[in-house]
Amino acid sequence: MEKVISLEKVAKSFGSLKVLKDVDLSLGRGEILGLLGPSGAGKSTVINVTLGVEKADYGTAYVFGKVMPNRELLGQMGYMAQSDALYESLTARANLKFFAEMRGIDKEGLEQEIERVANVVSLGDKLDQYVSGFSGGMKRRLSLAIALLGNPFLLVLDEPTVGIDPALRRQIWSELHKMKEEGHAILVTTHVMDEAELVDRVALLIGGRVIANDAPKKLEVDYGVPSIEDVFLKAEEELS
Ligand SMILES: Nc1ncnc2c1ncn2[C@@H]1O[C@H](COP(=O)(O)OP(=O)(O)OP(=O)(O)O)[C@@H](O)[C@H]1O
Repeated sequence: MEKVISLEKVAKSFGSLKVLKDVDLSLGRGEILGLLGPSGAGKSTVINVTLGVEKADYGTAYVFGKVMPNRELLGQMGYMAQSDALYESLTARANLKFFAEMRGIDKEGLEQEIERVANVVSLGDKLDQYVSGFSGGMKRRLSLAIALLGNPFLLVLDEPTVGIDPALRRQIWSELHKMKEEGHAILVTTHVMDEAELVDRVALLIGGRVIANDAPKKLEVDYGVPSIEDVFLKAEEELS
C-alpha cells in the first residue's frame, strides 16, 4: 500500500515532559486510521509533528514520501484542529473563501466547492451568516468544511465530531468513508469510542508509544473483549 504518512521512531519532549518516546505510524491511501489515547497522551502532538507544525526531537515524519516540515505539502492536506480557528466577524462563506485562498485552491469553481463542503456538514443554508452567531457545533462543522475544501488527498482531523449531534455525526462518517473509497487517506483522533469501530485501523497511543495498531475487530479478539472501549481500558490497565 502506498504510504501517505509515515512516522519513524518519532520522539518529542516539551521541557522535561517526554510526550512521544518512540512512535512508529503509517497511513496508506484509501485508509482511515483512528488515533486513540488517554487525554494528554500526545495525539495532537502526533498530528502536529505529522503536519510539520512541531519538529520531532528524534525520528522523522514523512508525508507523501517527503520529510516534514514541508510547506509545499500543506496545500494538499486538509486539517481540522481541536480548537476552531475561525474569523468570528466574517460569514461562514467568507471564512471558507479565506482558507481556500490560503491553501491555494483554484478560484475557478470555488463557489460550487464552497457549497459542496458546506452541504456535507449541513451548513449550506447558513453560509451567509456571521460565525459570531454560530453555536459550538456549527463552528466545528465549519472547521470540518474548511478541511474538506479542495477534496485534499490527506485529511487530518483532530476530534472532528465533538459537539456534533448523532445524525450529523453519522452523515460526516459516511462522507469520510466515501472519501476513503475514493482513495483518500484519513487520520482522525477521537474520544468517541463507538467512532473508533468505524475506522480501518486503530492506533493506541499510551505512555508515549503506539502499543497496539490493528483493525478494531482484530484488537477486540486479541484483547478478548467486546468493544474498542474495553480494549482501551484493558490496555491502560495493563500498562499502569
Ligand atoms: N507546545 C507545547 N508546550 C508544552 N507542552 C505541550 C505543548 N503541546 C503539548 N504539550 C503537552 O504535551 C502533552 C500531550 O499533549 P497533546 O495535546 O498532544 O495530548 P492529546 O493526547 O492530544 O490530549 P487530549 O486528548 O486531551 O487533547 C500534554 O501534557 C500537554 O500539556
